[in-house]
Amino acid sequence: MNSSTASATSTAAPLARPATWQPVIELRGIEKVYQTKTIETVALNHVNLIIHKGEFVSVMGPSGCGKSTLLSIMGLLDEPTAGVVEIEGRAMQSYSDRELAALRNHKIGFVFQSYHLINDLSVLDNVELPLLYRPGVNGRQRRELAHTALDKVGLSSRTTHFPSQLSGGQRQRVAIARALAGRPELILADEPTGNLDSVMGEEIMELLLTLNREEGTTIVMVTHDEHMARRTERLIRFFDGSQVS
Ligand SMILES: Nc1ncnc2c1ncn2[C@@H]1O[C@H](COP(=O)(O)OP(=O)(O)OP(=O)(O)O)[C@@H](O)[C@H]1O
Repeated sequence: MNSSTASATSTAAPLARPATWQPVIELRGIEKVYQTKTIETVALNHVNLIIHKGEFVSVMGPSGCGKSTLLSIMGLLDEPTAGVVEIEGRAMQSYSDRELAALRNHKIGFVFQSYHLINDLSVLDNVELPLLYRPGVNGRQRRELAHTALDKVGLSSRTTHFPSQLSGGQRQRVAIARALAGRPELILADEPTGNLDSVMGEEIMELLLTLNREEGTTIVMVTHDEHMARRTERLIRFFDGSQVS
């Protein structure tokens, strides 16, 4: 399926969707305007988008078209200037800051182009880190979840290594394990292969495709790589803050 459920309308009404598809996150009429002293930038312009459970969606578009802004809003890291972000059937604006932090920690895993690993921590400790903020998860459970995630990305033999002792592709695998460890509903990946050569990039893409197909992980991936984007279930293109296809 290469079509998109998003439309370019500015209404904030719920979008039509197949009854069997469960939305993980829904954006309606999203606008994001950045205001500095001298300039106002419309980063997102009336974006309507539903991500369904189990989808693998890629987002493409030229530099500055709003892709990272879109991921920040989907990741509940930033608020839109206008429009509704709905998660678990409730508008983001109706959650308290504490509830939003809990949602981010439980429901969403982030993967970044530059890995964002902590160099002084071992691979295992890096993967465990987000679980430290999970109430009700004890040390033994943390370790188990981290080992399971590292197993999924094929890095069980590297638990005591430090990031500096790994290749770029292995570092990105650790970052993916860290995103997976808390069993999130949604993985948001911002150019996950952007710092890797084509062979390692291909390995990471294969891993993401496997996680999506075999584990049912829902993934939204920003990429500049047309070849990678075409391998995902749905490809969304942005231009100047609007979805164009
Ligand atoms: N904090 C900010 N303050 C002001 N303007 C911003 C801010 N963040 C982003 N912008 C502007 O919003 C627009 C969209 O930026 P964004 O980073 O979302 O684009 P992008 O598509 O991810 O770009 P790239 O592919 O280069 O990473 C750009 O014009 C950018 O300059």
